[in-house]
Amino acid sequence: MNEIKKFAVLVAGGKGMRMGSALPKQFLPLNGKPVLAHSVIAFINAFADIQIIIVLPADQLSYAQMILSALPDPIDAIIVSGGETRFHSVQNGLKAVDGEGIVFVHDGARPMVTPKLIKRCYEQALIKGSAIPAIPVADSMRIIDGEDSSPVNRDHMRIIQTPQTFKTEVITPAFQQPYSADFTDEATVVEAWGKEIYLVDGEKGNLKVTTQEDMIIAEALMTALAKD
Ligand SMILES: Nc1ccn([C@@H]2O[C@H](COP(=O)(O)OP(=O)(O)OP(=O)(O)O)[C@@H](O)[C@H]2O)c(=O)n1
Ligand SMILES: C[C@](O)(CO)[C@H](O)COP(=O)(O)O
Repeated sequence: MNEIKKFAVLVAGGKGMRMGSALPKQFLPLNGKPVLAHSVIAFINAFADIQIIIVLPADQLSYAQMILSALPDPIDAIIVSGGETRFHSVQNGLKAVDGEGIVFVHDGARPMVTPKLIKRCYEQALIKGSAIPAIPVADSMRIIDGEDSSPVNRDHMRIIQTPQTFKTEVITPAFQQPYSADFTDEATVVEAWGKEIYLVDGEKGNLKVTTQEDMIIAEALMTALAKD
């Protein structure tokens, strides 16, 4: 029997300014369901016993009902208010983590996450303490310095995704640090706390919906994958 507790902190407390829609992107319909509902379903499909913690904008907590009613079955989710930045939203979500186990922190704006990736992150985090999904870079890269630019070796670069996955003993103390503008994700917070982080293979399809163009790509990908 697997008794390790699992917690998914789905951060959806942002305003979605780059999407430019009146309704924040995490609530927009994507293939018939709100963007955020797709992630919740992926985590439940990965682990039936997972505790879902949903972080929403403080003034939009009532939208939780919209998300929960889009799920195939009722679940006992914990709903938490977001903060000023993604870091503060994660911090609020972590306060709802009750006990020791494995914590996934996932962007509510990454609806294409798969149970396969979630399980891969889980298995590695159990062994190494963390699993940060990363994918290789397919394009040439240059570093910009004012008007100048110079090439960088893309073999040394990775694109970082979520769910960033940790043992509670690794992530909980790290998020008690004061906020720094250098914290772009959980990996940077844990490293600033002095702990090593470990990458794991991500998935190219696990895109972050940031602009309207991303919504079109996500919709097309989901439709194509559903046909297979
Ligand atoms: N204060 C914040 C800011 C962001 N997020 C969440 O963090 C994820 C990644 O952030 P991003 O894509 O930048 O979302 P927004 O901040 O909403 O977008 P924008 O920067 O365009 O306003 C999203 O699921 C977003 O809802 C959050 O929970 N709390
Ligand atoms: C956490 C993240 O998705 C990893 O790529 C990314 O850093 C979020 O960036 P954003 O500017 O807050 O969307």
